[in-house]
Amino acid sequence: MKNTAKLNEYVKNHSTEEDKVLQELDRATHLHVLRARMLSGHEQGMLLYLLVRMLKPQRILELGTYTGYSAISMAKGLDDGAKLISIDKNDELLPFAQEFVRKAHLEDKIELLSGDAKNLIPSLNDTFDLVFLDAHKAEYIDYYNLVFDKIPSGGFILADNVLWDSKVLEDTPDSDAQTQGIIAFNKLIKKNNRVENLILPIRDGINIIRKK
Ligand SMILES: C[S@@+](CC[C@H](N)C(=O)[O-])C[C@H]1O[C@@H](n2cnc3c(N)ncnc32)[C@H](O)[C@@H]1O
Repeated sequence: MKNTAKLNEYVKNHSTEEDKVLQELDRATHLHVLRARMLSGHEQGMLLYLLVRMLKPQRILELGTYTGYSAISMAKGLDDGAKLISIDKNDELLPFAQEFVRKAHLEDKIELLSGDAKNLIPSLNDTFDLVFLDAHKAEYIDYYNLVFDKIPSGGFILADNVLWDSKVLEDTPDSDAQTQGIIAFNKLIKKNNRVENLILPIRDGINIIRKK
């Protein structure tokens, strides 16, 4: 695309500004937490928020809370009475994420669970209209298989980082486990006729998957 930098600036200047609490969360994550580039950020957070406003899910499941940016972005869009459960296995991040959930006044909408998603998902009794996959890339197929029966027909999975810094183009036997995991996941979705999907090339790629 021509003028990519200018167009990105134009898009930014003609889209809704980042919420103040999310701005503070982004800054605090970059100052105090390792691997801050994992945070979704404004463009993706806004997309998640708007998708929640469109789809009006009653229950959202997020795998990979990190410092809470995507959880807060999605929960901001939920109707009264609707809820989001977010799981992360790094319990050191829990107090940090919890503080920002409080600052965003979303304690009644967000439940943060600490533990390995692969162990916790089977114990969740709810069904989920929307599932956001954003934990370990080598485990996407495991998460997908564990959540599939908990999603009603017409429900959605959003899988983040499915272009994996363009490494999906390097489909070689010695690519690392996360790259192989993403490549295998995208192939599985493409050939699974129980879903329909589109990979949106926003940020690191989001696979939008609808269960038929
Ligand atoms: C990319 S970050 C999530 C970013 C977050 N969704 C955001 O937008 O700010 C991935 C997170 O997944 C967590 N994680 C990795 N494997 C996991 C697993 N098996 N179960 C639960 N959490 C896991 C990591 O601890 C890390 O915090």
